[in-house]
Amino acid sequence: MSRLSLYPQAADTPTRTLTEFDDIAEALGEVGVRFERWSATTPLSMGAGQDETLTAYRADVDRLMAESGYRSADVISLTPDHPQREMLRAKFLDEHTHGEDEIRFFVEGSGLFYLHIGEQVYGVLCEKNDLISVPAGTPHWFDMGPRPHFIAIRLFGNPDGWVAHFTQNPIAERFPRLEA
Ligand SMILES: CSCCC(=O)/C(O)=C/O
Ligand SMILES: [Fe+2]
Ligand code: NI
Repeated sequence: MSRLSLYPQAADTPTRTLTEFDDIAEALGEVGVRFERWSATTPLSMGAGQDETLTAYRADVDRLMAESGYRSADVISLTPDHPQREMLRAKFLDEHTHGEDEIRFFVEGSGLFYLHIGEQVYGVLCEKNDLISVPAGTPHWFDMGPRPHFIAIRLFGNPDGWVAHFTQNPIAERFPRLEA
């Protein structure tokens, strides 16, 4: 189940946790974060890669591109035994920003975003069917857990694809991580 936990930036214990989709979407919408429930019903093989996933979700990708103006899409697909899972987890766990909105559509599995907005930290557990768009310039990090399982479609306007600006703020170290 998708979940939003709200933390004061100085604390690692949430003051509020929301599990109803409408409540999550409303709370995130108030700070400019788009959170939608799409329909990821096309069966994919375990660890499906870019071609299989983009072919299966072509219509959704085309719709997203048309509305966002973004020009490219890729797929991040992690299985619990992925040989580079530790390196990839560490990379996304450092607080960073992007120069463009971060649009992600989870078509399998789950992962935990933390968004650092003003004095608050929003922990968003995204599940299959969830679409999230984090506004450009928003400091955030992402935890895939020690045994990741997710497939997410990523959209980019930047021709270089994923470009991150690390903030050097160690804030992420204080927040709960996925254990499994
Ligand atoms: C679910 S995609 C996670 C990796 C990524 O692209 C990113 O920018 C995390 O912040
Ligand atoms: Fe990011
Ligand atoms: Ni699965």
